Amino acid sequence: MQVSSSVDTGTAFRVEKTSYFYGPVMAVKDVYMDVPDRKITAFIGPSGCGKSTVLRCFNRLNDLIPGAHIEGKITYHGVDIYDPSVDPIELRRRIGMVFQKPNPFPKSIYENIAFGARINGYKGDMDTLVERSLRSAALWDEVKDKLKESGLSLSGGQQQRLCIARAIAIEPEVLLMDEPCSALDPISTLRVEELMQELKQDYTIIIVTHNMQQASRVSDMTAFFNAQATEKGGKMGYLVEYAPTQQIFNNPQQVATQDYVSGRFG
Ligand SMILES: Nc1ncnc2c1ncn2[C@@H]1O[C@H](COP(=O)(O)OP(=O)(O)OP(=O)(O)O)[C@@H](O)[C@H]1O
Repeated sequence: MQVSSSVDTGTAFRVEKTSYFYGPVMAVKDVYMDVPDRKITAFIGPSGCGKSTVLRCFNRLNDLIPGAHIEGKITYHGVDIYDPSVDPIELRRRIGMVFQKPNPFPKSIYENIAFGARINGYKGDMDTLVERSLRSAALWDEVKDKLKESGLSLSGGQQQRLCIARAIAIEPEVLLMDEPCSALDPISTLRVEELMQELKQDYTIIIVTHNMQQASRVSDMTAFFNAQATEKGGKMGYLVEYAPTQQIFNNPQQVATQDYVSGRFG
């Protein structure tokens, strides 16, 4: 994928008039947004408003769902990521993902990092990569003496940091995080939030979260999505307001945003 030099490097993704359909059902309508490079962007909103759907559009993970399709345009540093010339597997290598439930491989801590890197053709020194990735994910000190133990032997919070280390080991440019702390206790959540603050120096991060305090603590930009009832009795998501996080929480321009962030609905 070529990166156009004429594009403002401050923008990682540009989303234009993008809608997403599961079969004939439009799940999200007409999203426009510019996601900044090396910042944290949070997606908030009530259940079913399409936050995860939009998130998965950024690395084309939705491509794997039969009958689903996208309309509109998403560019990454000026390149249309849905252009036929873009290889979705290479795109997903550059745009990594961390899921809600920590999902380490049933392999050793070491292999959790080394496995994906090897598959992606990493030729450097594996011990160095494993250590560097675990350090970046703020896990090294806790696991350095038991790298041969199973990744599944770690606590939930450690497992999630292992998954972040695994994602980082492939040297992506972007980390998509779909409710990465919802299965974690408050202390592990804070560790992951601190980690995100460190990682944003090197990575563009987009996080879906149900936790508004988390969005206000960690993110630079916040997108508030909502859903409206459709004539057929379903729901259709849309982007209500997208602005710097301070503004969304302290001075939102839309009544619905104000109601949501003040806990009046959702
Ligand atoms: N694989 C799928 N097949 C069909 N419909 C889907 C699929 N995934 C999501 N949907 C529908 O798309 C809509 C948006 O779902 P999505 O998971 O993106 O919302 P969300 O805001 O992330 O919700 P939550 O906060 O509950 O995770 C919902 O109506 C959901 O039922």
